[in-house]
Amino acid sequence: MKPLLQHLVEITGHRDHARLEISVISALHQLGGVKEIRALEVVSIGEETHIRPKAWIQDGKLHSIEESQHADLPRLPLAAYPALVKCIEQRLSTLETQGEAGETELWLPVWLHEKVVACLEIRNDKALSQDMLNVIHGIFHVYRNYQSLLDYSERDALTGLFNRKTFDAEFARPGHASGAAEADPTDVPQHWLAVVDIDHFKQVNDRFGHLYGDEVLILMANLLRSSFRAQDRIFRFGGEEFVILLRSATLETARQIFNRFRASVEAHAFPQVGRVTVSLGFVSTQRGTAVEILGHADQALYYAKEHGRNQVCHYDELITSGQLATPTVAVDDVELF
Ligand SMILES: Nc1nc2c(ncn2[C@@H]2O[C@H](COP(=O)(O)OP(=O)(O)OP(=O)(O)O)[C@@H](O)[C@H]2O)c(=O)[nH]1
Repeated sequence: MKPLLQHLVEITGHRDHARLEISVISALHQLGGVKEIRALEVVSIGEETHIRPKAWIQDGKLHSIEESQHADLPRLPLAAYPALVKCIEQRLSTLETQGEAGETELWLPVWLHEKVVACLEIRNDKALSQDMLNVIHGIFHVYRNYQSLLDYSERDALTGLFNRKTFDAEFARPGHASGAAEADPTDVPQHWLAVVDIDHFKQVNDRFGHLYGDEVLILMANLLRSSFRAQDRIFRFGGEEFVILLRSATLETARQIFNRFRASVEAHAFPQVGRVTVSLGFVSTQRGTAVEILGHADQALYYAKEHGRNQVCHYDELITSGQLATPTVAVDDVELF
């Protein structure tokens, strides 16, 4: 059995959440001596909250879900976890309950920015001794503190969206933009990258001041969060530019989703500022390097800007119709990652 310190070194040595959770449940299983343990993710989209398992230990075996598979996993509504509902309603940091078969259940919700973002569920045949509880709570606190540090480094302070550093780490990761063989772009679900830019944002700052400009950015982030699914990823790229990675959609669905977002921004009444619009360029992530994909989405965005703004443009369509010339920018000239 590994000593406690070695477990702590492992837990705090990870830079991604999936491996962090695996280390934590392995440590709890070994040091706490519990029978079964699960790391659950709490996903909120708009008013709905769902629960998805990310990693678990059952019958001594570790199981984990890679992020890519994770999107396709069935998720249960929060109501299927009454103990977790109780934790959220009563703002509890821990709850011990009895399972249907009389086993002890321990629920450890992870609170971040006033919301529960994850939960550890621990089951044991016998009641947990005080020694076991001390070890479990100690490791859980290290996990919670470390997770909030990780979260802080991954997100943009103003909007809470993922930051550009996280985008670079995830999107430039081998296998994400694979340069795979061409797929039929019309009816095969694939992943899409969109770059969104607020139209005439400088005027918002100039007319209403930076504080109102910041509020528009925060409200825009909320509209983005409520317009996309949990498996999609949204980043603030800097200034008034955002990047969306839309997973597994056909061209027509992607276009509809992006247009629905554009329309919801147009329809939103921003306090004091009033009407704000966005332009969006998008492209499949199926072909090309990460730099090329981002460059193509950017070109489509700038086409949208130059041709009236408040619109969604698809890079391949602009190329096929001759509205956009095939890019001549040398990849070496673009410093993106
Ligand atoms: N309030 C606020 N403004 C920001 C922030 N980051 C960048 N900006 C401002 O965003 C504005 C971007 O302006 P431009 O790049 O000229 O573009 P634009 O006015 O949106 O015009 P188009 O993109 O051509 O439609 C600049 O005035 C920046 O100062 C921020 O965090 N908060």
